[in-house]
Amino acid sequence: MVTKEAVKAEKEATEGKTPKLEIKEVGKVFKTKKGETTALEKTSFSVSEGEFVTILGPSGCGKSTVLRIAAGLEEATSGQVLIDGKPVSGPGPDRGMVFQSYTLYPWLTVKENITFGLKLKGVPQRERDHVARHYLQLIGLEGFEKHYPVQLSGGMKQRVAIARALANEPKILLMDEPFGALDAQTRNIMQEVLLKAWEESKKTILFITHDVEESIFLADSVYVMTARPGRLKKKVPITLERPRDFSVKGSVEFAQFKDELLSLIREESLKAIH
Ligand SMILES: Nc1ncnc2c1ncn2[C@@H]1O[C@H](COP(=O)(O)OP(=O)(O)OP(=O)(O)O)[C@@H](O)[C@H]1O
Repeated sequence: MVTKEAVKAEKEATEGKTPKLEIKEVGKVFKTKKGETTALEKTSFSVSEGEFVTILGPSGCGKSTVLRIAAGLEEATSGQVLIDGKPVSGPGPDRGMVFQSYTLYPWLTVKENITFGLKLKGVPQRERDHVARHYLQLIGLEGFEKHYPVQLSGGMKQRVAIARALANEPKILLMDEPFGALDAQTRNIMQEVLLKAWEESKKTILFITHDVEESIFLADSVYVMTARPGRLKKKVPITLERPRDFSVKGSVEFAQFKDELLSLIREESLKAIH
């Protein structure tokens, strides 16, 4: 059932000037041997240029599906994905993805992984070296350029994956639980690394997470999705000052956002179980 609350949240998240990314009335029905699953139904929201939006929602509500559709890796059954107001279909260099599982090429070094897309585009070696140096410094991996992925920790691999996505200069970065496989300590460090990279690059980011604290720490707005079929239940603007560092997690304001989001998620998760 589509609630009034969901319709209001979607309206709020699609208002204003032309968004960088718009998900417009997107539906997705998966057909399997066992029948059909409606993952998304008329799901709408948008992300403004340079905005960092995180998506939270109960398990199975369609978060990965909507992100994959935005990336062009999955085809929507209905509706549209618009970038700068223009409909797009299929993947494109305007969108970069970072997944939970490490997707580096094991046979390439760190530097070659970061500049792989640039090499495909025919960017000359000298320029590629320059770009690699810049991103290696940004992600704090100077000195590791000749290492192979197998020689890196999980956190280091994800830093390289982020650097590779940014080096291709996408307009939009789509991130699906990129820190989900990392231990809590590394995850905290990665959140700060990502914020630093975002503050420098000012990319538009759509980031899925299950972690409420992570969603608050990173975002300009947290979009909470309903139980499947996932729609936008509420847009929660995060008014914490930027730049942010870890001390903000101990603040009263942070705790208030956490309480609000936990109760929204709980409400939807209970619906998903019943
Ligand atoms: N390829 C597929 N074939 C069939 N059903 C699918 C497929 N991909 C996703 N689904 C179904 O669509 C629904 C939404 O899945 P999706 O992975 O997008 O949810 P999610 O919110 O990302 O879940 P989680 O939080 O558990 O990662 C689920 O019911 C899932 O089982």
